[in-house]
Amino acid sequence: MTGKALDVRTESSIEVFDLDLKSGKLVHIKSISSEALDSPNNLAVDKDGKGFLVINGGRTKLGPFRGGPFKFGSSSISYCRTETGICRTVASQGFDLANSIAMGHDGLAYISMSSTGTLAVYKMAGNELTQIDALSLGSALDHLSVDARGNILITAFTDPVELQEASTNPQASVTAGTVLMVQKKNGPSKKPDEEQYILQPMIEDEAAKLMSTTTTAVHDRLLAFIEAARSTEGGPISTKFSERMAGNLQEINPASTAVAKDDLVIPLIDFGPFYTGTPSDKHAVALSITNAFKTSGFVYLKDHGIPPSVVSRVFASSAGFFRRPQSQKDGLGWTTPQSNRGYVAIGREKLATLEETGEMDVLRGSAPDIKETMEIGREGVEGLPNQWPDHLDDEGKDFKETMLSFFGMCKDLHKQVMSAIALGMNLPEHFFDDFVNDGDNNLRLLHYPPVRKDVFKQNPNQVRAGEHSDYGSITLLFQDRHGGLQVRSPKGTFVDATPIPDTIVVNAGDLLARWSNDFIKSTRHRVIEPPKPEGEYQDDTSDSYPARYSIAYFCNPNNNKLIEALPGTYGEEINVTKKYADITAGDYLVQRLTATY
Ligand SMILES: O=C(O)CCC(=O)C(=O)O
Ligand SMILES: [Fe+2]
Repeated sequence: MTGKALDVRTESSIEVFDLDLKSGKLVHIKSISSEALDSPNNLAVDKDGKGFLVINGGRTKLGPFRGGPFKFGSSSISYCRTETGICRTVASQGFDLANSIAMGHDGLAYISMSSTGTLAVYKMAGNELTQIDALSLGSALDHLSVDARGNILITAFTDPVELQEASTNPQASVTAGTVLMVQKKNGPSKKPDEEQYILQPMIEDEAAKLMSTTTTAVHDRLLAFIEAARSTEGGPISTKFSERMAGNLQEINPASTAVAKDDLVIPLIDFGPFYTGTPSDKHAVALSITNAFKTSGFVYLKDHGIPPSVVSRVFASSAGFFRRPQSQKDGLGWTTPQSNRGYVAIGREKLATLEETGEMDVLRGSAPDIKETMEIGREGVEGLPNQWPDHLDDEGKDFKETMLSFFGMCKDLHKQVMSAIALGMNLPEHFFDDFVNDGDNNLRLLHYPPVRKDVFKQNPNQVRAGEHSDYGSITLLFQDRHGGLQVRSPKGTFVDATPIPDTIVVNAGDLLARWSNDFIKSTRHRVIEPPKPEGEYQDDTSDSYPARYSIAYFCNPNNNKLIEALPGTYGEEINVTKKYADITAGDYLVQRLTATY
């Protein structure tokens, strides 16, 4: 700012400034005044950056009715060109207290009407601005902003009486604010009779605790927060809301903390509301999961829909399988990475990180993973049969049945979690459905046999399962009560991911990280001996650690699907480039598995 009073006519001028990036100052360029400007109150700049649409406030900003209740004033819209300074009225009918205008990425103008709660959509055609759509949102609407994906954010007030009071006596009253997001549905799948817009409440604050009289909200999609600004007596206040908080601020908080150490935070998320809650509950769950995936890459899920009795049965069946004579298990042996099915004896697989895979043989010799596993793939794939023990005995038949049914339940849960991720990444809820419907997943039963404690003492590199990241989209991990799983923190330390009854640990895999252009993190983890139970000494007398069982369900996109960076994770708008070449899910996984065995 120049600091000098400008010679402008406040009632009907637009001041054009240039932001000088070097000095960080606004430099006044010119003043535009025109008959077509009448108490302008909000504007939106054109795509070419040189023209703009202005809402004319109809003189409510000045004179005796200034600041009064919203009874006066009709509005019109003008269009001005900055180069010429020429403005003309482009629409003058149908604006019921037009309050804010924003230019969408689709080139359409969005206008909020505060009195009727309408979001109107306009198109510039020739010299006229024509209304092409109107959405009735039901609340008094304030400012609009457009986020990087083209979604429209609207601050709104749900209680008109409160709002009226707040406008006449702002110091003494509060009025609950909300932030709504309007997403446009596009793409070829759009049916003509379908609603074209999706409305999602982003933040609700019915008690008016956090967002009283909030008037402006901007969405930083990249950093996943919404910034809301309000004006109060002491001046403007701006608050950042984590997207995690979106939804209903007071009533539901789907996340609590399961692990927090060395900057590693893993939330415990109640997935129930995703199935049964309101759209806003669902959205809140989606954002909690996606936020966790963007930071630690891990969550614990409770109320995930797979009954505890089913999980117990699968654990029992798994233990029964591993009790079989070695010769029986060897007869069902794992053969190739392409198949990735069958029994893997102790020492065969050595989990390792991407960088280490070249030295696999050296690693395997020094400290093989102390575990045996049974790998079960999608049933019924030609040429790739599962290695069932059903020909051996009844227990073998039961094992097959139990595992097949469990496989299906996990497949469904995969789809649900991917829907949550889609919502959380601002994609249509069913975006991933066609990517995961085949169920090219892998159910891995793990058995870590009892180990003498001195094995770990003598070899500091000894682990039950080496440090690694998972390969696919997500992993659903069921743990028994013996701990040992550790997740790598941003500080490089390993933090215990202690078992929590009736929860699943869900973590993102390398392919999902790649798919999300690394917005989602695939975090390394490992399994070591169980941690010392706090305050318990009885175990200390034993010279070995007890067996541990776990079940990992590795979810993958369909083998034949091409994995290319997800919409919204790259592009000029967010100034991020695509980091990885496209690859089919199947090729990626075989490549990774080949390096491991
Ligand atoms: O057994 C566990 O808890 C983890 C196993 C694991 O991370 C894996 O097999 O990828
Ligand atoms: Fe893993």
